[in-house]
Amino acid sequence: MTKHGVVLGPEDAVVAAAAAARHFSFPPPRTGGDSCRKLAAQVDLGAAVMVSWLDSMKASSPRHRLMAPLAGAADAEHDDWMERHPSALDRFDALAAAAKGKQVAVFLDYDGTLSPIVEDPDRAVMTDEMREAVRGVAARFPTAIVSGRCRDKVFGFVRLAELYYAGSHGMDIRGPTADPNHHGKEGKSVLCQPASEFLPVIEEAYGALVERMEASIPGAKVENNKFCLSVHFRCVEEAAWGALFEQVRAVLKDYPGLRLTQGRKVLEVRPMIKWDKGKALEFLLDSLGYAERSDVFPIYIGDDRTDEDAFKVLRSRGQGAGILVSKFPKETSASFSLREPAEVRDFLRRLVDASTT
Ligand SMILES: O=P(O)(O)OC[C@H]1O[C@H](O[C@H]2O[C@H](CO)[C@@H](O)[C@H](O)[C@H]2O)[C@H](O)[C@@H](O)[C@@H]1O
Repeated sequence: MTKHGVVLGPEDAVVAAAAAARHFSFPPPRTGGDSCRKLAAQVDLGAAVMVSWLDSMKASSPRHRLMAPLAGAADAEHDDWMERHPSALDRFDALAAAAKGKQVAVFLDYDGTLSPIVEDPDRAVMTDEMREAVRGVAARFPTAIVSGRCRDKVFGFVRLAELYYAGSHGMDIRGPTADPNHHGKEGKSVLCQPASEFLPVIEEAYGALVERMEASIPGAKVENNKFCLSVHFRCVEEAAWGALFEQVRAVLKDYPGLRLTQGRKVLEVRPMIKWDKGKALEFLLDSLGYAERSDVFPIYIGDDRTDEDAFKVLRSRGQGAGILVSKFPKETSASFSLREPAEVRDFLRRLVDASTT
């Protein structure tokens, strides 16, 4: 490898991996027309959309373990999945061999990857040991945090100025503000904000969501991530998830430029633009001057559906390694897996060791 020159809980077990793989988008396509038949069809479509979303909200974060008679089948499913997505720690030597002589670049999701999943999003801190591991990696390879969070907030958790940060699901990218290797990157400003025209609309929708939801849905929390919003339902009774979805849907009717996607016990409100973590990864590779190079080995580690866009980019480039953080089988485009943030930390440490030996 070359030097660079420049709590997941059992409720998250993917009992219904197929359902979790579905990707919904709201609002649904307009069907139009004014006849009773068409109207009825629209009502049915609305109900179907609601049921699909609720299924998806439950499937992506099931609270119940498999019943005993199904446990054997679950083991077999897990073994089969691990064969297709082996542990990046177990296969570390093979990975290092594939990266040898290539320019490594490291891309890290934050929640569920560098920090364990916790109930309160404001308390999702990372350990000092993890910070040291990331610091070590960043001293050797270009390293970026790619998060759904607001860039400033995720920087507040990570606190390493030598990294690239892509906040708001990659819609807010900034280069390092300090470089311990003194490679002249100091003071780099914002590199890319493809959704800046949506800022006023996002602000307005944030106000509307806070007003409608936090007043009527106990436990709901709306987080302003600058270019996108998160509506958390981790602390909402499951019986109220339908009402929560309806409230979000009612607000979004007034904002046709916004769409809805889903993460881990969270509904994500985002601008309707073709930009995601995959595009952010491509943008960063381009900014680093690696876009056309075949001797580049990008490593992307993430735990969420939104990270799948980045895994797909690596697959289509036929480069590097996508690593999914999950204890349970999930439909994924990643090639490897790690079980939890502690294993991510160990993997990062091994990357550092391999680059110094
Ligand atoms: O792309 P990421 O860095 O993984 O950010 C995705 C969302 O992560 C956060 O929510 C998730 O983690 C919380 C803290 O552990 C947890 O309470 C929540 O249920 C999870 O969905 C963050 O709060 C969101 O804004 C991010 O979009």
